[in-house]
Amino acid sequence: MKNFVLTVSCKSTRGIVAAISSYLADKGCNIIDSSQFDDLDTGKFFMRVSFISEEGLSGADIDPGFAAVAAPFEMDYDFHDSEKRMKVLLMVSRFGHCLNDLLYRWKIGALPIDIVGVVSNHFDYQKVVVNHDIPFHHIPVTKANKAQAEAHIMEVAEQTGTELIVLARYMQILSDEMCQKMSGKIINIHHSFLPSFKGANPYKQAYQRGVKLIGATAHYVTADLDEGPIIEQDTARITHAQSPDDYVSIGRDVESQVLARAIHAHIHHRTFINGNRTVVFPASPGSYASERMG
Ligand SMILES: Nc1nc2c(c(=O)[nH]1)N[C@@H](CN(C=O)c1ccc(C(=O)N[C@@H](CCC(=O)O)C(=O)O)cc1)CN2
Repeated sequence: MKNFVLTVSCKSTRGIVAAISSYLADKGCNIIDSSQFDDLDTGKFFMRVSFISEEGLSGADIDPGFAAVAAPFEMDYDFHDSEKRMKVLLMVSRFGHCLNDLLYRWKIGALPIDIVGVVSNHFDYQKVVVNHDIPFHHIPVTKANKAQAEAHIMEVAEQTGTELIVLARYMQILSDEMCQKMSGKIINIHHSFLPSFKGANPYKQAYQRGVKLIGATAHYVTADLDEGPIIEQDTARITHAQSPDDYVSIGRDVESQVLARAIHAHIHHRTFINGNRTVVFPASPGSYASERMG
């Protein structure tokens, strides 16, 4: 039986859950997991429903009739086939720990995505990418060629049908145009516990501040540098005796875990951008299972 996910957002009002659950039941679908959130500050409602069709219906059978349910509530909604892998373009500069971690998770099936390519402004990771039979695109960036380089990146994204771009320690600021065009479809890992220490060299900033915790933040990318809606964060303890280089070493695992959790949430349609915040629903049972143990 096929598994689908329905994502809904709309103005909060009475009867939404009843309308959705009745429609799915009438279509012979069984709800196996459901999450909802009512933002009392904004009056917005968010819902994620995971369901199976007990009559073997396809998305094409289920989706069209829902329009009549959605219209009175002015719902923004999407039906997602849980088996369909999201096309993801990874981007990296000189620090490859997040890239390597993502490649490993993808290889053992823990991150069920279709990696359509890796873009880098350096050659450091060309071999490891090619060894995974993934296309590698070297797109060097200078102050003089930023616009052309970004046009090349967007060309790769369009030609591959990219649905999500992941900045896995890609250290170039993206243009407002690209952020707008790919709004909600670019995730960055920032190596600090935002909003502390935005921009370049956050570990150096943290050292100079004398912090006792360092952290990592995965967020959607917007034109406002490192201010996009936060998806996932975590921290690690450090001491007075450690240096910024120690922070880099300690931070690697935190950054990799935080980014992987954020991508897992996004590809399973558990994230909803809510102004400058992100609603992140819990994982459905079984969604962390690896297709094969590495
Ligand atoms: N439009 C956005 N672009 C990027 C964001 C973002 O939130 N909005 N996040 C950054 C990632 N980042 C920190 O996590 C970051 C990367 C790079 C820089 C920076 O100053 N880069 C310089 C060039 C540095 C170099 O060549 O080594 C620059 O682009 O001029 C700051 C923060 C990714 N992009």
